[in-house]
Amino acid sequence: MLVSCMQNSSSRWWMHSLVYPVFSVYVSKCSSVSPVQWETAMRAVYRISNMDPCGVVIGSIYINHNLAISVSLVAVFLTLAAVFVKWCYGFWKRKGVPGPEPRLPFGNIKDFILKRKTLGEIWKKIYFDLKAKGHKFGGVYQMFTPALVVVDIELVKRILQVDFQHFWGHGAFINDKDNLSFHLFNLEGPRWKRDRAKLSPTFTSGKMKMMFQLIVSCTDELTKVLDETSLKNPVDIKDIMSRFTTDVIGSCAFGIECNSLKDPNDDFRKYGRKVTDQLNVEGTVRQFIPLFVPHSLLHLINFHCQNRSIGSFYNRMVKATVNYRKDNNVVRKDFMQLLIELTEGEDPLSIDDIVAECFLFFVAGFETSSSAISFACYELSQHPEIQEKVRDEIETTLERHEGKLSYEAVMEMTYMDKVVYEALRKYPALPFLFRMCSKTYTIPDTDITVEEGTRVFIPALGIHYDPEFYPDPEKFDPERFSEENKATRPNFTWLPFGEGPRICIGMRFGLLQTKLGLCTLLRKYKFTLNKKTKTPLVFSKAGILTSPEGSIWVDLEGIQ
Ligand code: HEM
Repeated sequence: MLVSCMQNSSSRWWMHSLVYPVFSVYVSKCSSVSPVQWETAMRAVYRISNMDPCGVVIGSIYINHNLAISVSLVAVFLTLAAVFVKWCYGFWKRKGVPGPEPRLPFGNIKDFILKRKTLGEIWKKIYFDLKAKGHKFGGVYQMFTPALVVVDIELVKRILQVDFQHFWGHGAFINDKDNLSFHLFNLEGPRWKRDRAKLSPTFTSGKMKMMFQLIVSCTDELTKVLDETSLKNPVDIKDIMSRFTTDVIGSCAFGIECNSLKDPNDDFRKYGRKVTDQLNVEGTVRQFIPLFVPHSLLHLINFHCQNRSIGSFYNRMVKATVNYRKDNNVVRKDFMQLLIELTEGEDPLSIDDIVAECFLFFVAGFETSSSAISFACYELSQHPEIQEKVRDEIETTLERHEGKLSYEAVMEMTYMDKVVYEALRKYPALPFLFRMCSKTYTIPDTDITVEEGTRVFIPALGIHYDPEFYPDPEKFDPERFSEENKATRPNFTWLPFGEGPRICIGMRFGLLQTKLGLCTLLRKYKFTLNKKTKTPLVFSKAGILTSPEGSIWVDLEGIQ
C-alpha cells in the first residue's frame, strides 16, 4: 500500500515531505532503529519507488526537499495558531461572560481598524446589544486581548468609585526615559495619589477666579478674529475655537502669549496639532500602539508616545519659562506659577514633573474644550430659539453686572450651563472611559472574576444615548439638565468628565473657557449652519476623541 502510494506521482511528494521526516523520528524514538539506520532504509525505499531523496517531481515542477519541510512546518504552525486563537477567543466563554462573537484577527474592533466606525460607536453598539439581552456586562476582544464592557450603572459606579482600589489606573504606557509620559493621566498607584493631591488645589474655584482675567484677555483677541473672518463667511468654527483654547492654555499653563489666533502657524499651535490632530498619522499610530502591543516590548524598544521633537519643544519651553521666572522674580496668576510653588517645600515636584503636567494640561485642555464649544455651536445654529434664549440670558446677566464679563456673572448663567451640559452629553470628547484592573476583582453578586491587567471600558456614549436615562436621545434639549430632571436620573449617567477619584481635574477650567468662548460669540453674532457642514454629523474615525469629520462651518450675522 505504502509503495503503491509512493509510485503514484501526485501523492508521492506529500509522502515525501510529510511522512518521511515525522515518521523517521517517530520510528527511531519508539524502536531500537537509529536515525542513521532509518535514513538508509528510507533511501532504499526511495530507490525501489523511483523517488529522489533530495526532491520530487510533480508534473514538470521539481520540489526540493527543504521546501517540502517548510510546507509541513507551515502546516503545523497554522494548526497550532488555530488552536491558540480558539483558546484566546474562548477566554470569556470559559468564564461564563456573555459577549459578541470575536472575528479573526481584529476581535470585536474590526470596524474601527478598518476606519468604518469610531471606537466610541463600537462600544455604544455593544452596550445596547448587551442591555437588550438583559446583561450587566460583557466580554470583548481588542484583537486578541480580552476586555470588559460595563452596562449596569451600579457596576459603573462600583468600578469608577466604590471599588476604585481595584481599578485605579488608565493602563497607560510610561517610559522611564521619556519625562513627558510621567503626567497625572498616565500615573497610577501611590505616585498618582501624591501628584493628584498636590495638583488638586490648583483647580479650585478660587484659582479659577484668579485666572479669569487671563482667559478674558484671550476673548478680546477672539472678538477681533471673528470680526475679520465674519466678512468672509462661512467660518470654520472648530478651527477658530481651537486657536482660542490654544491661546488660553498657552497663557494659563505655560505663561506665554502664543497668539495662535493671530498667527495660525505659531509654534505652539503647530506642536499642539502634532499631538492631537487625528489626521496626523504618526501621532495617531503612536496613540494606539500601547493599546495593542505588550508594554514589556515597548520598554525594550524605548518607545516614545510622542515624536521626540514634541518632547524637546515642551521641555525647552517649560524649562526656559521656569528659569526666567525664578531668575527675575516674576510672579503671574497662572497654573505655571502654582506648579513652580510645588517645586518647593516638602516632597517637591521636580522640573521634569512640571514639564509633564504642563504638557498634559495643554493636551487635555485645548482640544476637549474647543470641541465642546464647536458642538454647542453646531446645535445652537440649528435651534435658533435656544440660541436666542441663551443670548438673552447673557445680556440680562451682564446688565446686573454693569455690562462687565466677570467670574460671578458667568457663574450665574444657568441656562448656558444646561446648553453646555447637553452638548457634552451628545458629544462627549472622550466617548468611553477606561480603567485597568490593578487587583483581581469579583463582580458583585456573581462568581466571575476580572483578573489583574484586564482593561475595562465604560461606554459613556451608549449611556448618554440610552432612552432609559435620556428619552428621545437624539434631541438637543438643555432642559434635561434642569434640577428637577437631573433628580430623576441615577448618578453616573452623565460622564463627559469621567467620575470618581479620577474625574477630570480640569473640569472647572474646561467649563469656564467653554462658556467664555460661547459668550464671546453669542454676544456679537447670530449664527446658522452653513451647508458645507456634513449633516448629520459624521465623526472622524482616526483618533479616540470625538471630533467632526471635516469641520463645522457657520454663517455669522453681526448683532447691532
Ligand atoms: C471640556 C473640557 C474637558 C473635558 C470634556 C475633559 C474630559 C476628561 C476626561 C473624560 C477625563 C478622564 C476621566 C476619567 O478617566 O474618569 C479627563 C481627565 C483629565 N483631564 Fe480633562 N477634560 C476637559 C478639560 C480639561 C482641562 C482644561 C484640563 C487641564 C487644564 C484637564 C486635565 C485633565 C487631567 C489632568 C486629567 C487626568 C486626571 C487623572 O487621571 O487623575 N482637562 N478629562
